[in-house]
Amino acid sequence: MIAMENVYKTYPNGVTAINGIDVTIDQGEFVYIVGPSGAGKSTFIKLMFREEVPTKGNIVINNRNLAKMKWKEVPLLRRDIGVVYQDFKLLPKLTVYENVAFALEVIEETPRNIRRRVMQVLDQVGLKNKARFIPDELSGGEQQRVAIARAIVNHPKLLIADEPTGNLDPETSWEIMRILEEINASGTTIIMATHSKEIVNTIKKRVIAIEGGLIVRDEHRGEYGYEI
Ligand SMILES: Nc1ncnc2c1ncn2[C@@H]1O[C@H](COP(=O)(O)OP(=O)(O)OP(=O)(O)O)[C@@H](O)[C@H]1O
Repeated sequence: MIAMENVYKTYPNGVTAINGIDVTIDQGEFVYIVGPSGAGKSTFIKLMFREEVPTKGNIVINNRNLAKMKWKEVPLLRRDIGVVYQDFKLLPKLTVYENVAFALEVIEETPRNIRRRVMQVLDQVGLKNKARFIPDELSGGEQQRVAIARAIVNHPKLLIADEPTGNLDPETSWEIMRILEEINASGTTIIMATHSKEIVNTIKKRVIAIEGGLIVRDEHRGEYGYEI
């Protein structure tokens, strides 16, 4: 469960990106975060994996209060959270296999378990036959599938996606959505910031709209609600 209570975020330059947010998200939900450019969506998302620290308020994720967390506790929090970005952020010199295995190597899994689990997630995203490729040899959609495999390899309870289809063509975007829906069906909470009206209005989920750092709409099976 995720609970935000009276959360504010003001950046060092004085810009207040989050302006008093209260929200709860239950385990297993699929939530779209929508809103105009500069509304605070990325900041909202970054607060959830302690990429940013709130200026005020509490953020409790799986019984840990992120507002009070020490820096040395952050790696443990992040083991439970997978993150996927618009620009994939794969390590360019490592193979697909190595990019995904990396997350398990840092938590000192046995080589046998690493191999089994990496091949399992690559199979899940349909890329078992490209394990030895490097990111440059893959299409955008394939790179995003590697990034998703990397994000879920640790069995996180929460998967955060910041515009995961932003760099992809429509057909590839639907493929990515099918994979995210499958991951959600196995119990993982998904929080996805998006500018895709098509996706939000077709694959109906909870929609939280943010404007000016505030939640202005929160609907189950909601609509995108903006023209672009
Ligand atoms: N690191 C930062 N330092 C200072 N200001 C920032 C920083 N990151 C974001 N902002 C500002 O905070 C506000 C919210 O930005 P944010 O990136 O959260 O919006 P967004 O809704 O994700 O926008 P977009 O849809 O364009 O990605 C904007 O005014 C932005 O300029």
